[in-house]
Amino acid sequence: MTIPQSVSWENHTIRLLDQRKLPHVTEYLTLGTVESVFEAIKSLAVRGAPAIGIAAAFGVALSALTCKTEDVHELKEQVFMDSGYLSQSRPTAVNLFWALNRMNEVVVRSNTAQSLRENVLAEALTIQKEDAEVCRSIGEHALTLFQNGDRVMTICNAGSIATAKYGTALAPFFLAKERGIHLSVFACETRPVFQGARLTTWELMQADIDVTLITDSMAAHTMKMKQISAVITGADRIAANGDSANKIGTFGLAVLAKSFGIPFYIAAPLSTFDLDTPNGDAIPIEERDPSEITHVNGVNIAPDGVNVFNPAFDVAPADLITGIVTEKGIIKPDKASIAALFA
Ligand SMILES: CSC[C@@H](O)[C@@H](O)C(=O)COP(=O)(O)O
Repeated sequence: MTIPQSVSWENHTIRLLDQRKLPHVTEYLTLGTVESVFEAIKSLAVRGAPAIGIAAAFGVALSALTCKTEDVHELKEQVFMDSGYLSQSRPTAVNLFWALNRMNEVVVRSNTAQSLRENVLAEALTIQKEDAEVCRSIGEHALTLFQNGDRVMTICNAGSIATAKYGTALAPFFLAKERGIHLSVFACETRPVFQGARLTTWELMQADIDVTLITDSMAAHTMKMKQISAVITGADRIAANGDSANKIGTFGLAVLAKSFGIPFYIAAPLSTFDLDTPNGDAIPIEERDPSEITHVNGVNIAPDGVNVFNPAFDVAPADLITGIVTEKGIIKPDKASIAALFA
C-alpha cells in the first residue's frame, strides 16, 4: 500500500500527516510538545479513533522525554498531568482513553526515570504495531462478508490514515484488491468536515480501488438505484450492549439499511469497546464549532448569527447492526456476545 502513515515517531518527535490538508497537500507536522499533540487531535490534524489513541500514546512518551527531572516521583506526576490533559482533547473516541490508560499503567510500574522513559516509548510503539496487526485481522474477517462485484457503502474515513495501517471499515477493500476481488465502494462525503470526500476517496484511489463519491443526502437513492449490497462503517465507541457511536450520519445509514433489507456492519478493534458504558445514551457525543457547518473552506455559506447544532457523532442502536467485525471475528451486537469477546 502506498498510503502514508498518519503518525510516526522520528528523532524524538512525532511526525504527523496533517489530515486537514488532504487530499491536495501532503504535509507533515513535527510535534515536540504535549500541547502541540493536544492541538493536533482537537483540530483534526490527526483523527480516527485508533490514530487518535496512537498520537496520544506518543504524546505521553513526549511528556516523559521532555520532562528533565531525574526524580521518578516528580516525573510520574508530570506525565500523569499531561496524560490527563491529553484525555480532554476529544470526548467520544474511547481509543483515546484506552491508549492513555495503557500508558498510565506503564508509568505506574516504572521504578526509575530512565526506565519510565524507555518503557513509555516502547509501549507507544507497541500500541501502534499491534493496531496494524489488529486492523489486518479485521480486514480478513470483514472480507468474508463480501463477494466479487458487491457494492458497499461507507461514511467518514475508517481507513489506513485513521489507524496504524489498513483501517477498519476500509481494510477489507485493500485486502480484496490484493486478491483480485472486485468491490465497489460508495463513499458518503461526510459533512461537515468531508472525511469521506477528502480522505476515503483519496485512500481508495491511491490503491486503485473502485470508489464513487456521493453526498450524504444521496444515500437512500443510491442504495436503491445502485443495488448497494451492504454498509460498513468504523466506530468511535461501542457500548456494552452493542450500541455504536460513529461519525454523524452513521445512524441514518443504519436506518436506511434496515429499510432496504441491507446488512449494516460496524468494523472496530477491541480497543473501541467500552464495557463501562452500558448503552448508547451514555456515550458522550462531541459537539464541535458551528463554523464547521456555516463555513466551507473558510467561506461563510449561512446567514450570520444562524443557530447551529453540530454533533460530530451519532449512535447506531444495536438492533440496527447486523454484526460487529473485530480482530477476533464477527460478533452479534449484544451484551452476551460482547462480554464473551472480553472473557
Ligand atoms: C477507524 S476510524 C473509526 C472512527 O473513528 C471514524 O469512523 C470516525 O468517525 C472518525 O471521526 P473523526 O471526527 O474524523 O475523528
